[in-house]
Amino acid sequence: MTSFSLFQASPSSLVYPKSTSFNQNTKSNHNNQSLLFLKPCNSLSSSSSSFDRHNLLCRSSSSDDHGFSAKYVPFNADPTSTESYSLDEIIYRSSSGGLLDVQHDMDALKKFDGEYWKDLFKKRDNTTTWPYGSGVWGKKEWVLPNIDDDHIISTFEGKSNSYWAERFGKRLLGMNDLWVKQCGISHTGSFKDLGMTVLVSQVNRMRKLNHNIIGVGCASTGDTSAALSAYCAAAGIPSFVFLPADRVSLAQLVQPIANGAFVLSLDTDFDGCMKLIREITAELPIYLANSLNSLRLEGQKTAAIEILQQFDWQVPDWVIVPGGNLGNIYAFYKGFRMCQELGLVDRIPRLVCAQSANANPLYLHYKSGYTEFKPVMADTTFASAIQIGDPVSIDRAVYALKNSNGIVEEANEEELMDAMTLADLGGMFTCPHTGVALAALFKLRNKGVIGRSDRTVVVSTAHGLKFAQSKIDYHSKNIQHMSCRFANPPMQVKADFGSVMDTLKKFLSKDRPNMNSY
Ligand SMILES: Cc1ncc(COP(=O)(O)O)c(C=O)c1O
Ligand SMILES: N[C@@H](CCOP(=O)(O)O)C(=O)O
Repeated sequence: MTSFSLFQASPSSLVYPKSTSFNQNTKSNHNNQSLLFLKPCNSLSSSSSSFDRHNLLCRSSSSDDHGFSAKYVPFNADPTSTESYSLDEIIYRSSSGGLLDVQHDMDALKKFDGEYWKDLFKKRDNTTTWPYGSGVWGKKEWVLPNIDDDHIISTFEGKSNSYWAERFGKRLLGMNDLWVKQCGISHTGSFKDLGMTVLVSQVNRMRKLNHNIIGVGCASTGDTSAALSAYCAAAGIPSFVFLPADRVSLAQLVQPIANGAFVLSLDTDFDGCMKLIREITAELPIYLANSLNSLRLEGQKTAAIEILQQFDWQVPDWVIVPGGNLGNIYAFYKGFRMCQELGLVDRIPRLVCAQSANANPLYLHYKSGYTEFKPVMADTTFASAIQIGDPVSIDRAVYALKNSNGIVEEANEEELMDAMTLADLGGMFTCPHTGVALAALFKLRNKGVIGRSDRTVVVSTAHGLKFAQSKIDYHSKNIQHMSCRFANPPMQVKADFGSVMDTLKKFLSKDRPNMNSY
């Protein structure tokens, strides 16, 4: 981080006036109430037959009319527990110090059948009505049912493509049903936008309710900080970002700087930053934005719902997610399970959490049969955003894996960089974390765990452009102890016709290790 020094603004200069001009996807578009909520016909026990799909545009009502609600409860609590907290409270831990979870009133949601929800989500897919065109807020009743639309801070995030990796899958893995969910093709270039819209919207609401919140803070390996600072800047809320010095990419570092966050570059690793932000947020009225805060996962879970929607509600066999702080693997589990509970699908996929071998506490825990969890000191990895040794959501991850018949796999540096490069050579532009997930897929295919016709979704978590330096290093064969066997370095050629012709003829006459060979 030392090579990039910029003047840093003081926190007081970070509050911007709220934007007043909106495009067509705006909050001013309130007259079109049709997509707010759709009443079932006659009774609340709507069956698909009693639901008039032709009349979607004529009827509406609000979430509150239906008694939808959500609250914090202790994560995986004993069924007899009555402990719960309002989402308007500032609380990150249960009374016993455990994790929290957002619990929805499932009985209220169940008054509407699976077909009803499918229709509603589909109807909202292409709307410009604020905020329902967002992939997250299109599922508002399942996310934050009681927030005012006017309090929502959204970039119309979500709805990322599920890319059919046809050539990559067929040629390299013998698979014909391999998909990459492109969560990194997003406002700030990672899946964190999905959770951050929820968290920052709730903070916006709480500030309007006069809670004493002077800003929002996070520890980050580079993606949470980018999302937090962007959504806070959009809302006019100060953001505070703790980054491990020299451990995030330049592209990630510049994101919160550009968005006006107060950036602290700390001489420690992510786990050290996480410890500090927890201590600081306990002392100062700065709201904690890491996934320890279960609000974030409510947004992130919508990626799972989207996957099902994109397959016309056919359930994939496998979903592979790279894991670091381990909130996301649980968010996927939660999204899938909610779809099952509410009758949209009849089963959930098996989950795979993929870790870098240099930062693999969950993998070791899995290998030990989930006996006592031991944090590790995470080593440097090209998958720098998951260089995490003491994940805050370890309990959530174990729960998700146990309840989805899940697996944990790991990938070393060469495996993850080769996998990332091969995916790129097949037309993608993946980040190293997606490389970890793809390398896990290679291993599970080789072991015969994942079958050739299993429908498999690899979750791509960040945009490859954030990690361009790792690709440059690889293609320049500039990485110690790595053969970089799929490198495709540019040729230096004299700028005259003869030299260019000679070079091309030579290239065309030999077996060449470029993408067409793989
Ligand atoms: C690009 C990227 N991929 C994967 C992850 C892992 O997500 P989680 O921390 O929720 O396990 C992170 C952050 O940790 C990330 O930034
Ligand atoms: N990769 C993350 C690490 C922190 O994860 P979080 O989901 O708990 O915020 C990052 O980009 O900071």
